[in-house]
Amino acid sequence: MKSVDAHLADILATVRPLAPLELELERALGTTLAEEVTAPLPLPPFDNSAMDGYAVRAADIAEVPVTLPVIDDVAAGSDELRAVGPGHAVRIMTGAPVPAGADTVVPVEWTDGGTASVTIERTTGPGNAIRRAGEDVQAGEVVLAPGTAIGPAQLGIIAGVGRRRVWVRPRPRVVVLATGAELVEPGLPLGPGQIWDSNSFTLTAAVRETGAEGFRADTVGDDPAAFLDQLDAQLVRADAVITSGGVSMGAYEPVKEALGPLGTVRFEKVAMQPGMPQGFGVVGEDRVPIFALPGNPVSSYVSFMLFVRPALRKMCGLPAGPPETETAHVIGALRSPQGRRSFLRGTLASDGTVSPVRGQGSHQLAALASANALIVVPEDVTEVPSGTAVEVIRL
Ligand SMILES: Nc1nc2c(c(=O)[nH]1)N[C@H]1C(S)=C(S)[C@@H](COP(=O)(O)OP(=O)(O)OC[C@H]3O[C@@H](n4cnc5c(N)ncnc54)[C@H](O)[C@@H]3O)O[C@H]1N2
Ligand code: MOO
Repeated sequence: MKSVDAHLADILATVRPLAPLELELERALGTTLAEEVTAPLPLPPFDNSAMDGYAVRAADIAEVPVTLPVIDDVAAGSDELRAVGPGHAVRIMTGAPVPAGADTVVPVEWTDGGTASVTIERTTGPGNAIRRAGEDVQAGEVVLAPGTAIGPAQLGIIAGVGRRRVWVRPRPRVVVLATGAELVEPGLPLGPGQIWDSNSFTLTAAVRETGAEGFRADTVGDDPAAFLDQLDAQLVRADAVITSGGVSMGAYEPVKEALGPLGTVRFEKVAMQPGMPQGFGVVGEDRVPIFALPGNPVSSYVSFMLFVRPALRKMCGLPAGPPETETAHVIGALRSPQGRRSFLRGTLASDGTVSPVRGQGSHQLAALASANALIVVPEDVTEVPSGTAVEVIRL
């Protein structure tokens, strides 16, 4: 059987970061920066007040209380500024440019708040409550490097240096296609032998949580031709495709039957539990990566976390590798098949312990929903006594 690490390595060697494109800032959230963003001007662009108060000369307020005439009023955005001469005060608002001559700002709380003249009750030295030009960023300085994930604060600095559009790697568009003749849309009644489709919801949500765009396609039954038709229809909007089901050893395995003969998708057994049957390859003229995940609900989600998530991160232009693990102490004994890496569902507590949930079958959706971590048991370990240090992956 192929190792988990070898399967991930093959996937990461195949998928490529998406080509950059230029987007309006409003559409750039969740993308990855594909250029260096620099500041054309210093930020702040000019010395400005950090508080509502009075701009004065520090020398004039060395002795307090002192009363000074207020010769001007400057709001943020003011451009006609009167210089502050000796013995003068200018009423100033937060963000307003500090007028020439003034070297300090007295907060309004330290004064009587006067408008014609002001009595200052507390003194301060030069430079109080003044935000200096360039103290955030100098002109020409790089504010964001390529490869940065663009969140709200990153959008803020891009806008803050005056940019309206930015070059990014877009969020991959990922189509999720569940297969199985037994599947019924949730909300509709079940007939005999049927179950509600849950995988396409889990996988589409997992795609979105990874930062890609998830599209849930209509499910298809067990007919390989119908599967290929649906795949063909979906490929126009896909940077990647995830299927669930139809990859094991049964008589009706539409995904394997349809994709196997193409020669560009390999179906293999990976030494893991759950998630042993895996298909991966490329389809269509554009060689779109396709992940053919097993149908058991826990298997498909675990496969997503181990293989698809790193691949989507690489397509986003982000660092990609195996899921991060942390160490915890297991409460209760664990068992694992020889030669396969197990990913048991567990609840990780804040005290650094992890307990396996009840119900470790790969069909046990409710048990999965009660877990917040996967407990990793290496291939060569079959029994883990209670109290042992184990690696866990947070879900
Ligand atoms: N003879 C063998 N049988 C099986 C093997 C094997 O090696 N030899 N492998 C088992 C393992 S491990 C897994 S995992 C499954 C994988 O099966 P498929 O990928 O072909 O998936 P299906 O047969 O279509 O479904 C499996 C299971 O999951 C349920 N399912 C499928 N799709 C959904 C969905 N969208 N939402 C909810 N549940 C879904 C389906 O009803 C089945 O119960 O094969 C084992 N068998
Ligand atoms: O390996 Mo299957 O994925 O156990 O359920």
